[in-house]
Amino acid sequence: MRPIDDAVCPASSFSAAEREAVYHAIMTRRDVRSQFLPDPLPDDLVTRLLTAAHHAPSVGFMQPWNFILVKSAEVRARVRDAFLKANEEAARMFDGERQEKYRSLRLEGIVEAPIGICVTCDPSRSGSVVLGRTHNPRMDSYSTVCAIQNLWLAARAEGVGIGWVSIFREGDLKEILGIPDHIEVVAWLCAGFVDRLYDEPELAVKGWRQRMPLDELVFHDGWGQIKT
Ligand SMILES: Cc1cc2c(cc1C)N(C[C@H](O)[C@H](O)[C@H](O)COP(=O)(O)O)c1[nH]c(=O)[nH]c(=O)c1N2
Repeated sequence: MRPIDDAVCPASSFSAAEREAVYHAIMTRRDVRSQFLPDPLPDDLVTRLLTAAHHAPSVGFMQPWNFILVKSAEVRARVRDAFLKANEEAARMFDGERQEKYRSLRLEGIVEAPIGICVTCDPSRSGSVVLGRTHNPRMDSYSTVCAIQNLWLAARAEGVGIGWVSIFREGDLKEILGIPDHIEVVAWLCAGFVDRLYDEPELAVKGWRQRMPLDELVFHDGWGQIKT
């Protein structure tokens, strides 16, 4: 192990342009369903995205993630079929006009995107007692989501769109991809180059739901206490 004092270095500051770039990626990141270009993603680019994901924080530094890269059109078609089945079940959970609206939405680009990335979480990655997970077993899934967000933002900076698809029966994805029982499926990400993006969430543009005002979500010194 390195001497601990050697490992602490100055916190490098960001230039104004670097700071702006970080916020630019955050503010213009989109969930992409229909804008994927068919061009394959170069392997070195995919490695950069996965490296960004792999530098995410994780509870107890357990790094519970795996990434299954799916280029096979045949496998993606099976995943799409699993989506279609679940999506029909999902549609029936909404009533009346809301169901009609739901059915009009595009909620995946599994076959159109040139690569799918299935992100999983292995709760057994660093034994059964994990620093930081001792009192909340969901912390490993949360860590995996941090990795996905890193990948999503890096992708935005690389001109790559990402679409998170979660409308599946987990067992279907496990069967298609041969994922063991004890592994949790966290996300199916559609990934591909994009040259056009919505300038606000597609669900907002299509009238499903709007962004909430931030000040309604911030409390002070206790639940429900808004600043006067
Ligand atoms: C955990 C999780 C799961 C899903 C999503 C996101 C997240 C975080 N989103 C994308 C979601 O609809 C989108 O993020 C919001 O509508 C906001 O839009 P932007 O991401 O800002 O473009 C998503 N979108 C979709 O079309 N099908 C889906 O199954 C899902 N599932």
